[in-house]
Amino acid sequence: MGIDAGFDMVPRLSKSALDRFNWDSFIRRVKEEYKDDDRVEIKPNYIEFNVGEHPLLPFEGHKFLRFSSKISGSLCGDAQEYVSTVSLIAEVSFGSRALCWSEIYDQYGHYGWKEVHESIRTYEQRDPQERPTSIAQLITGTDPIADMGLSLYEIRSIPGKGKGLVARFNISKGARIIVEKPLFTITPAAASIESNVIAKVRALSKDQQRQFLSLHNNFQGKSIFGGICKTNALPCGVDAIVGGVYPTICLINHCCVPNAHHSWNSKTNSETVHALRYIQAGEEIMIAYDYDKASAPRRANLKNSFGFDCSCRLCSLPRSELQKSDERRLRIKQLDEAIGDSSRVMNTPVLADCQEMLRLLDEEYDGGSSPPDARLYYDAFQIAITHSDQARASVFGERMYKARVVCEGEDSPATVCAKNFMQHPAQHLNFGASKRWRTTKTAVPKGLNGEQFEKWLWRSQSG
Ligand SMILES: C[S@@+](CC[C@H](N)C(=O)[O-])C[C@H]1O[C@@H](n2cnc3c(N)ncnc32)[C@H](O)[C@@H]1O
Repeated sequence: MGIDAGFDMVPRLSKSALDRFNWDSFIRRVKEEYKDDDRVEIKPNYIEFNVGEHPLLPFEGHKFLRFSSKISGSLCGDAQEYVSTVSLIAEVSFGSRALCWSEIYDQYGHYGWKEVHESIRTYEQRDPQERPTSIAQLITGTDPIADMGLSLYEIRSIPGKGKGLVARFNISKGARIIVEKPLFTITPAAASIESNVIAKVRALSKDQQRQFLSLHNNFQGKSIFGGICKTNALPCGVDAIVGGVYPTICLINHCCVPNAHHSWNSKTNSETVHALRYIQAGEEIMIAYDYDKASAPRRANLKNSFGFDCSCRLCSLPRSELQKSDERRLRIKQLDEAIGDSSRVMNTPVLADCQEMLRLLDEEYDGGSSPPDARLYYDAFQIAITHSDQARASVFGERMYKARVVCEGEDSPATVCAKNFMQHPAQHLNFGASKRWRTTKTAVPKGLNGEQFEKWLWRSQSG
């Protein structure tokens, strides 16, 4: 208990040059104010005030939501003085955007404590350097390319691969690159009978027929229409039998470490493609036709199902490097199977397997591992909620939701479902199957640094 006071940044700062400039000026003023005060410590990524609850100011302003401390009680010392001075400097620097509040006057911060603590944990590690997607975005933080609805790609000829899609602008992680309805959908069994495909094509407009016939065919022979389907159809959802044929999405080439992800949105009956990481203007946009196998079975499947020998940057690595990737993918597969074993979830639940798998995915997919990350966070969520641990389940739910937003967008049914689990973990069917780790949703610990928080989250100490 005690009285809290401080200020929130509302709305939070963006990564734009203007916001960065203002935040850097604010940090300089704070440093100047406390340059002779040994209770104010300059750490590599933030300023720490060794008073009250040790409030922090990060050097990356877009991460910041709140500066506050308890200002009453025996342990607070003169925290109030520090909180008021820093809040005043913030008001001078940012005007009403720095929203000052004090519980003494029945005023409360704008943000919830959970998101505040989540933001504080990100201070520990600097973000990787991301280049802005345009000059305007650098200056204003908004994205005029997206706002004006300009196409993010162009169709170009790619050496050794036929046509492909290339980024016209820098594309940020999570951006929706394209959304498209299928020309038609068909099962592989139906597509193997030429007359079935011809009937589907006849039902299209003349323009659409031209689009279909201009698609690549890697299976030359008598069944031209079926060959085009086999070369191009993408499954309408994970494990779906039905595939869709698209005029533009079917021009996207494959890479075993893709920079984009395609997914079927069953609500809008369309296929979307999102950037899995920052994509530089001029870079080819590539998805994975086949995801997680080791190189030999993966290449065999690409040859058999799509009719080509993959020449992506992973498959072109020297043998020894490729072997490391194979070992990682094999271990990922083993862990995936172990994590999915329901008797193990009940009797010997081990979140450490999930944590190891996350680390391997990150190494293997170059930071573009959102689709498997989302599935893995769902596994971790299920382990936690099966044992009634609502606190950890809500954090895993939040991470699953964020990974889904990156690879499928806010409007995907899977993202909406993830958001619901994040907000209401106890609504999951498995909730309460065991009471072994019982916690409430509000038991997410506060005030831990990034490393301490991860240890708590993955139960690294208690096993
Ligand atoms: C769905 S189409 C992609 C668009 C195609 N490049 C075109 O010109 O229409 C699939 C075909 O593109 C080529 N392709 C895609 N990814 C490739 C890769 N990584 N290496 C070599 N060829 C690739 C293969 O011929 C494959 O059968």
